[in-house]
Amino acid sequence: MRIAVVLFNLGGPDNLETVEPFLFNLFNDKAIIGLPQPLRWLIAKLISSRRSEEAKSNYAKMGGSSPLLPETQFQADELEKSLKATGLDARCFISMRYWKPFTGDAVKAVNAFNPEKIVLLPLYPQFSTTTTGSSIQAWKKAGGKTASTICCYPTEEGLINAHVDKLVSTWKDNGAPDNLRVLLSAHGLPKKVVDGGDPYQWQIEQTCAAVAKKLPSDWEIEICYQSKVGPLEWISPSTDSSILKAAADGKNILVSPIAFVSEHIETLVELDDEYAELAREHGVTTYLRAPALGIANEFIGGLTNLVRKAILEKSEILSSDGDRICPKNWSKCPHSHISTE
Ligand SMILES: C=CC1=C(C)c2cc3[nH]c(cc4nc(cc5[nH]c(cc1n2)c(C)c5CCC(=O)O)C(CCC(=O)O)=C4C)c(C)c3C=C
Ligand SMILES: [Fe+2]
Ligand SMILES: [Fe+2]
Repeated sequence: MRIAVVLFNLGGPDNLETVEPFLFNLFNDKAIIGLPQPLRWLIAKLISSRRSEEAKSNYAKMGGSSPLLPETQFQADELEKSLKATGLDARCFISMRYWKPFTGDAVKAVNAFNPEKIVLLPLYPQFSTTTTGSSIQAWKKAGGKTASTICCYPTEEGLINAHVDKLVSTWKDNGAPDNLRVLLSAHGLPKKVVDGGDPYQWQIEQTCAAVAKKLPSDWEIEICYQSKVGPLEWISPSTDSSILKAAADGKNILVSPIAFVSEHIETLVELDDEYAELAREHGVTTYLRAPALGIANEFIGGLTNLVRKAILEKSEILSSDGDRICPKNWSKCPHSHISTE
């Protein structure tokens, strides 16, 4: 059976000229800014133009482009190899939400491959309407064929083990400092998105609890949220406030990206430059950062198991733990409300 696995990710600009149109696509998404058109278009034009200079200088620090596509391509290649090793005739495709290759490009490439089964696999372990939900909608809108959709895998064993491995090896490789506080840092969300039934924060907490259970018991562990944009209230605590608190408490810091599975602007610039400097300025002796999962064996193994499960399952939308993993009150779960519109 020919299988197409479509990896969903956010996408990022491929040169400095494409920073502004990339930002425009992001802010013109109804899942990000819920205003009707043409108001959303106007606001997106305004914010992308206002934000582009600062964003450009951050992308310039990474050599002028986002590493998200090459990083995602490595993951696609490894996953394809791993699926083939289990005897599956599988091909991996990349579908980016806000830059190339766009969802429409992925739909065309998948149609040309003419698979008997399609699996949609978000490279976001925790479901949010702003990320996976938006990508699923874009797939449908671009005419993508019916598929088995993996909504989320916040406690998938390979994912958790890969995080634990990255954290422990980063700590050991840097002299195993004591008096440690681990900051598990996730991308934030406006509070009103979570209050509206988005299960993202609940699932982040599930991931962090599963990781924490496998870490040395004397490590202090805290969840925090980074990358706030705009004037709305976002979920808290913010990563910068957690760094300041750790500094005031005289702690060494080990920070780990917990919602991103590859390196990009928010790990390489925000965690490695901005927050490292903040920690230094406030007297933190040791500030360490665990790498994103990338092509870690355990992680790719976890994705392989998820795809295999999705091929066997009959239900359209599934998570790593069956067809319902969130408490009922998370009304925006895709597996309880298949249409997230
Ligand atoms: C878990 C993943 C992500 C969530 C949830 C998410 C929500 C979200 N993001 C913005 C605004 C921006 N995000 C930007 C970059 C960006 N975001 C994610 C992931 C999530 N976003 C990734 C992987 C990236 C990196 C892309 C790259 O090129 O490396 C940006 C652009 C960068 C910047 O200007 O700071 C913006 C803007 C909102 C508003 C939001 C929820 C409502
Ligand atoms: Fe984002
Ligand atoms: Fe759910």
